[in-house]
Amino acid sequence: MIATESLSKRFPRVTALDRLSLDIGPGVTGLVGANGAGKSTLIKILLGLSPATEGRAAVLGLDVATKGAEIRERVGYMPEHDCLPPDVSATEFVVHMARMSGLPPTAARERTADTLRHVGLYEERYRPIGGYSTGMKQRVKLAQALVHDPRLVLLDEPTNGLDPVGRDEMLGLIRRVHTDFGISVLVTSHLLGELERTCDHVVVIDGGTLLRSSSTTDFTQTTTTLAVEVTDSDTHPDGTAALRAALVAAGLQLHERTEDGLPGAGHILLLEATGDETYDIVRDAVADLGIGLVRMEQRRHHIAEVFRPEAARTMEAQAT
Ligand SMILES: Nc1ncnc2c1ncn2[C@@H]1O[C@H](COP(=O)(O)OP(=O)(O)OP(=O)(O)O)[C@@H](O)[C@H]1O
Repeated sequence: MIATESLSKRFPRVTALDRLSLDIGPGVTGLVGANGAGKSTLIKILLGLSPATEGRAAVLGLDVATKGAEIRERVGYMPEHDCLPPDVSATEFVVHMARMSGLPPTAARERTADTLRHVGLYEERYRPIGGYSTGMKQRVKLAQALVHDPRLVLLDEPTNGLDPVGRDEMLGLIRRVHTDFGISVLVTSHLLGELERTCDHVVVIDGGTLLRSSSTTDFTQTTTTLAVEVTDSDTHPDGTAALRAALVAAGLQLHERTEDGLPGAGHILLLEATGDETYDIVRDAVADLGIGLVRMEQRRHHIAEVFRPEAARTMEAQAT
């Protein structure tokens, strides 16, 4: 779908992309990086809207340097920033965008109705966009990217400005763009967790260079670390401490560090599983203490681990 070869973009004071080579296939691909990592710059080059300083890129086999118009006919684009006209309705705007993409008037109206329904805009689609919530505006931006039935959509930070529920809804919609219509998706975000849940493949960039590109399952393979959370009881007012002592006595290797459990609950113990018997030891220890087992799960790697520690910290800070 997308291939870049040693792609660079240098501005007078900053190198936004630095010899980036990528090969992105069909499906839902996440492009993740902190603010300023070069995500929007890459998208603009892929659409043929901004020339690269060096290197090459092709989208759907079309060279971005010479075939920008053909690429934009076949690719939908959802820009990051608010760019919607406030005085027209979603229907008027999306019909206009469909006409600009070359659809005849009747087809443009039909596709607009279908697409707005798909993104979850119903009666409100006849009201001026100026009165919409951020979530509704994001849906209009997504609809205009889909209305001409592209083969690929490039979505720049589609969950920006949304609350957690709005984010989940938008991520669900993005997943369905692929499952329901077979349209491939490149979606950018600075929130790692979002892409872990939504994408088949994740590309991580930092300072305009590629840190890693692999399938989400490769990123999030299970580890040998077990996370165990228990309740307290009258006999054991600190259930976590009691379990730690029991597991150490049973010869298990526990991490010094604990994690916070559910609000109001205790901490989560982390320990190294050496085999299936580790699970039995934990189960028996919990039963002997007479406390409740809230969870026992194998930990997975997180995409954040591929970042340098300081980059990961910046991203975590941006995420909160
Ligand atoms: N037109 C421009 N002129 C000069 N510098 C630019 C220009 N556009 C982007 N940059 C710089 O290039 C770098 C990459 O910017 P880019 O917008 O691609 O990052 P991003 O990963 O999309 O982050 P964000 O989510 O904040 O937009 C940044 O340092 C930015 O300041």
